Amino acid sequence: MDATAINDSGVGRTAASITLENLGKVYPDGTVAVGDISLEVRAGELAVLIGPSGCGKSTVLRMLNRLIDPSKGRILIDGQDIAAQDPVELRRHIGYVIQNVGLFPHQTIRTNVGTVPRLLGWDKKRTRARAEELLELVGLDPKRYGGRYPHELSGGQRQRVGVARALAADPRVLLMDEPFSAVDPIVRGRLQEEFLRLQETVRKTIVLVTHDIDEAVRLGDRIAVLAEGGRLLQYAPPAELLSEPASEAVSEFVGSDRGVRRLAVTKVREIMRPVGRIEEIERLPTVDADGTLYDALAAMLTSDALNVVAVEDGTPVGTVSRSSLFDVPQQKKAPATA
Ligand SMILES: Nc1ncnc2c1ncn2[C@@H]1O[C@H](COP(=O)(O)OP(=O)(O)OP(=O)(O)O)[C@@H](O)[C@H]1O
Repeated sequence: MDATAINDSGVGRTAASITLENLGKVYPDGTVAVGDISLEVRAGELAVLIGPSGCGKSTVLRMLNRLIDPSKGRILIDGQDIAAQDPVELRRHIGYVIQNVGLFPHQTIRTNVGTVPRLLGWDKKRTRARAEELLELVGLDPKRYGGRYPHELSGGQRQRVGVARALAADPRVLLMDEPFSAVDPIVRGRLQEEFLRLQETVRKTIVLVTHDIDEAVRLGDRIAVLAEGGRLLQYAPPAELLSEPASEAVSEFVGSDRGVRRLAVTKVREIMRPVGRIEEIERLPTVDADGTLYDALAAMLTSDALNVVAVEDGTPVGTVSRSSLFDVPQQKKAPATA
């Protein structure tokens, strides 16, 4: 995936800033989905919307492409109020990636990716060339996959086609609603990595909705934490959110989830300390150094120990204390260059 692969119509030069000004949405039945949100997403940045189910994340996203209109406030894209723009025209310049992708089942992958360019009236040759370029950009060989149908691809591959389709017409903005949630955790991790690399290349302005704090921390330049009633609790870069949560509510939301997730995804060897700090290691329970922190905790709980010895081929290579299982490391992330 190199930059020369994206020479059609200047991908990467068209990111737009997004401004929400006192944005609110009350549905006709009186449900306050979004309270009063003001925030700015700088051009080329990825902003994550996160919060519990029903806190208004998807409603914000749907207001951004005018699938629904706000009850109050404004949305500006590159300083222009989108309320004054034709919704259909607007949507053609906003990529939209949703859970389960929503590919057209009876169209080939190549045709799916070319959907928006076709709508924009590009000729056949240019549309096809663009579709192939995009498939390559997301790591799918167009010769191998271009002629297939969606059901002939894996879930992860379909997800990449969804991203390719959303990027095909070089949108100013990319909206992503739980884009990686339909695939298993290992594929999700790989897609997230690939997506970060892709974003380095195309530098779109992206608003991504997720309920997964690990995903938010991994992908976001900034994270907006929402609460019930569409209230914005904090909008900050990941490291700041983790180290300086603005309120108890944010701290709970970010902290509890992180702590638990970390146990399942972190290997013992990543946090173990050198052997030697603890006496009588032969009396302590052991765990494989490549096991997870969950395994370590289970070993400690079973033998009522405060420490566990990590072993590799039967040889002690480190120790882990029960309290260190719950130390949440601060995640640092390089600041985005717009
Ligand atoms: N058309 C509608 N009419 C009435 N209420 C609605 C409508 N659409 C959504 N809501 C309500 O608005 C609130 C916000 O919904 P929204 O889908 O934006 O939340 P969300 O944060 O994306 O949730 P989830 O994480 O579960 O997808 C919820 O209480 C929901 O029930």
